[in-house]
Amino acid sequence: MAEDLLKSLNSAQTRCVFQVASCSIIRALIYRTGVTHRPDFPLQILAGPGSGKTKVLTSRIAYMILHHGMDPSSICAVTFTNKAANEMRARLVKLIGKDSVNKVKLGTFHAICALFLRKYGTSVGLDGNFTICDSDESKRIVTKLLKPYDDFLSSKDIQVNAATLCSLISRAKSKGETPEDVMPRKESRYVSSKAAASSKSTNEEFQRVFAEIYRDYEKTLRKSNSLDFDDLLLFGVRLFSQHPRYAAWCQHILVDEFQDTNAVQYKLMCCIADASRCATVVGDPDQSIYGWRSADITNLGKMQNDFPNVAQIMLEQNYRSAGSILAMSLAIISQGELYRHTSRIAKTLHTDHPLGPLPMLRSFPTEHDEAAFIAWEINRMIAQSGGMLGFGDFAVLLRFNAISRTIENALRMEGIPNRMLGGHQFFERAEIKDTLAYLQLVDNPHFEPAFSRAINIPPRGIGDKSLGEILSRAQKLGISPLTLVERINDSIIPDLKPSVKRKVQSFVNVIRSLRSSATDGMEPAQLIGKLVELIGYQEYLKKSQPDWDTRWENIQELINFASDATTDAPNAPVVDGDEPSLQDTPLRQFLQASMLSSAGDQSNENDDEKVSIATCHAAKGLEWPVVFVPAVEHGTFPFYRSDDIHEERQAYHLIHPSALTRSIRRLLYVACTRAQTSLYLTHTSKRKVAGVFKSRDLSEFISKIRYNYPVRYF
Ligand SMILES: Nc1ncnc2c1ncn2[C@@H]1O[C@H](COP(=O)(O)OP(=O)(O)OP(=O)(O)O)[C@@H](O)[C@H]1O
Repeated sequence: MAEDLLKSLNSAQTRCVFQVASCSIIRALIYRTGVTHRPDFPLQILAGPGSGKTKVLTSRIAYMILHHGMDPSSICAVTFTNKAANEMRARLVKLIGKDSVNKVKLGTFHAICALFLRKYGTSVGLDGNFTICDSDESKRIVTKLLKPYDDFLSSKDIQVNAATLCSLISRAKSKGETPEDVMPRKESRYVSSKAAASSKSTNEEFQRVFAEIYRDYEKTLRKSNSLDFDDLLLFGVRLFSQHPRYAAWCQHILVDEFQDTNAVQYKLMCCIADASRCATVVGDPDQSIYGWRSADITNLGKMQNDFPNVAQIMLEQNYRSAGSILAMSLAIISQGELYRHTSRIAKTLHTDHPLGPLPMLRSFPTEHDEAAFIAWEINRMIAQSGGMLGFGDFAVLLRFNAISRTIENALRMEGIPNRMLGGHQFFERAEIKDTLAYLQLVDNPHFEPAFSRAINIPPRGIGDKSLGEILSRAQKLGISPLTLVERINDSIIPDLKPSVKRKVQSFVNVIRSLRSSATDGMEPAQLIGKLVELIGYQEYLKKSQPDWDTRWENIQELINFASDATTDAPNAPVVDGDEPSLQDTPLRQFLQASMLSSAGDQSNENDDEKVSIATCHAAKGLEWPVVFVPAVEHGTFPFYRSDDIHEERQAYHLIHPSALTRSIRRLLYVACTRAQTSLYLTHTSKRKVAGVFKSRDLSEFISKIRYNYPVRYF
């Protein structure tokens, strides 16, 4: 067997595994060490941008299987997004074949937890048919819970919205803090506004409200038999730590983008690696940009304590960018002060690519001039490239979404096709959520957010008031709202006033018909077809939505997704002596795949022919020949004003300003290192903020280095 494996290593696969592009033997050896380091020892690979991290990871997995004869089902590979998991899967198929790849536990931390919790969740008090509650649904729940506090909060001059509370809850969960833990005792640590910061007692009032909402949010989730994204990780940790036999299959865990793992994810990695103590992590501390999601850059140091004999290697060859882009990016990242907990790991970057055109830094009077220049320059470069460049080769990377409006306008005026990456995601679209809500209810009758959404779509005359009465009556009776309306429909429970019986009849019939089809084994794709027909969804869209045809196409796309999701689903191993708590149904697999589908997972045809506009966060892991980074100014890079309303920035307020500055410096570094051949940084001397023009200075990240490094300045 081992010989066979070695033989196959001598084939074309060997070349892939050991392929090194650099002519330098030393670099080749370092790369090779990353791949061939003994699989029974832990390893940290610190790799700069564009150094081929995915390639090293996939090659290492292939090497473990082909050379060391490891069982593919004993390997766990964790990626940051589903898109990255699919990319890794596709590359691995070429190296080790589809059958082996299907055995590898490959996916995001969330997907891996969901896989095991479905089967063995009862061991940690879960019902296996839980529904995954996405961030939009979490926000709806919190919005409802926040309402009763409105008067109290405004009387204390505390301004807080559901999005901020969701961020706070998520932060607390990612640190393992329960509602009781965040109840105020002595000194409050949670600050919501300037007014709150100025008064300790107001602070405590706010924290109490936060703790109560957090507690009620948890209750709502449990009652709805649902888990939010943070719960998936927390229950995963509980499952693997309390019942190590569920992780005993794991001989080696490999984690990509390790710099962006948070404390719970790190714990999860440790639990899964508990039996073998073998983990390979790949990451770049300089690209850690998710501090606001509680990513913990100190995990690298923790791993050195927790995994004895961990080796560390650095990949410093950059295969992506021209020399001058790398030089400038390095200058940005290495000028900074020391990191709070550890000093920056001295890591350099080099490339065999030529120096290329110098990065360009341009200043404009206003953002309109800046946007017009970007549009003009894109057209100019395409015209001059003689067909070498297309719109898809350009990206405009923004510090935050609000800047995009002016840029989009300018591109539109020049007739430049563009797309917003990570904007309104496919699974966040109303028509998709409507459809999923019905199917979620069929799978889990307790899931209240789905009930609240589906009951009046298409309109059945059940407004907010009637819905409120249904929900509160169901709560009093201790049953789900769906059960309540079914019983009212069947005259088991008396009707409400004004009567809802007639109004809910068609709804109950639809749910029952879908339920019976699902029980008979109807595939999700057919279930969706049946649903939209039963509720006359196309007619409803035609009547209510001007862009009904696009929305209807999205439903067709969902049907396509449904047919793929069920055939590709991986499986959790059967643990000896343990009966899985619940068999996965195709419907459940499909719903799970939909809920865990993350930003950038879906792409449309023709996307390659459009200029990409993206936040720097959404650009992580991507690359383009030409990159523009506008608004490189103080007030954007870095940014820490308190009067902005963007959710992400609100979350940033919870972080210490110097940590924030470092995090945003890394963000600019990530943006610059997305460029392959040309990089443009632009800034304006005035920018409109909340309707008022404010003067702007060049970002300190650039002003400090611009005379020492090669930059074209106009
Ligand atoms: N060994 C190699 N030889 C030649 N090109 C390579 C090699 N490895 C990777 N590349 C190319 O370099 C580019 C960067 O690779 P990749 O995106 O995997 O890097 P990365 O380490 O994930 O970068 P980042 O962290 O910045 O997202 C890609 O275009 C890839 O095809």
